[in-house]
Amino acid sequence: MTLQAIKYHRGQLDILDQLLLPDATHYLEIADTDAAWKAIKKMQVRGAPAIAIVGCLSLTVELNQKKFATLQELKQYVEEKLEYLVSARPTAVNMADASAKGKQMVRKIANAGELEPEEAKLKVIKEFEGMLQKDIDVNKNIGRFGAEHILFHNEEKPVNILTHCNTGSLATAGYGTALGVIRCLQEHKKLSHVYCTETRPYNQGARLTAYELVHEKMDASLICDSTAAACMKEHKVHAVVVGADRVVANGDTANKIGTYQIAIVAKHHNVPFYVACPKTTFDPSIESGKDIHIEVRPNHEMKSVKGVKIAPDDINCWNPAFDVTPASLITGGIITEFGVFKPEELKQRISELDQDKVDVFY
Ligand SMILES: CSC[C@H]1O[C@H](OP(=O)(O)O)[C@H](O)[C@@H]1O
Repeated sequence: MTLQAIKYHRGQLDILDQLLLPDATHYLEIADTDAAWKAIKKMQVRGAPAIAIVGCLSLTVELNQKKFATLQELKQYVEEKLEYLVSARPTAVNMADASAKGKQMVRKIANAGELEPEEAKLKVIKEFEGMLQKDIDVNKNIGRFGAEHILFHNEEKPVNILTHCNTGSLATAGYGTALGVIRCLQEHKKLSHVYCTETRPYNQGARLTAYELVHEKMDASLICDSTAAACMKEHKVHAVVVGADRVVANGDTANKIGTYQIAIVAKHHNVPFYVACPKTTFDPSIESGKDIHIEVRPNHEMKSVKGVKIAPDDINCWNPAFDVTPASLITGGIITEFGVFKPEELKQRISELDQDKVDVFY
């Protein structure tokens, strides 16, 4: 059984408190959107898709307990709460994407005027609940397309993969994006070894990815972020696969800090560099990576690890949570649930998708 970041049934939402991993497994009840906002801000739950899912499900918990006199009252409440949830963390686009689609959905229901408020509320709740299974289905397609592409372009099998940060079951509703590609390779006995970076300063790789890999008995080595170059020099790395927080129109990609330098090293060593993400991480409204808002996290998150000080109090820090990898360094391609695309073709290929088949909401 893979690890579950999110546990939900109607009226009840619990998240695995990822700040306590790997030492303790503790589920935290999320009773409303305020609790979700705080948990997302503190990174008790993190990962672009998981943030959107927890945000929206926290709203369903709230809606489940409320009565609305009119459809317009329901619409206004949903719109306001979705906008509030987007403000928790700025770089990952998935919550903003879910907010835009959720507002479109509730407006359509309210403007149709065909349902009583309670019926409309239930319809909205069900739409948000659909995100859980949809995310898992999407991730399995990402895994399959990514694994196929990597194997097609590699004579040698099984393959060694390097990954950064955490993009697995702890960053999504399950299976994962980049880690979903790794899971798919493992399922088909085509994975030899995983190198996962510790991913300072929050240590998603050491605390979360290593935890997932050990949990599923995959052959893996944890490396320091500073070891990525030596790893590609000294060991055969067939591909680098990372996640994404926001892919923009020209294919530039914001992802966990440290991704950019790994992409540079991969280019130097002729190792194909892949980004794996769902369509909901694509933001065509931003032309290039220079316009992506990069979240800067508090200094104290750099200066201590689980309460143990590793730097003097008075040292200044610069602690961006993400960096931007230019499309030119994404040499393997962008792996989506619809296939693997060159960064420069992504916008066009996504726009060509039969929108009837791509759910309006999720
Ligand atoms: C599928 S998770 C995508 C993305 O989110 C992570 O950031 P954070 O841990 O700060 O939420 C990381 O950048 C992953 O690649």
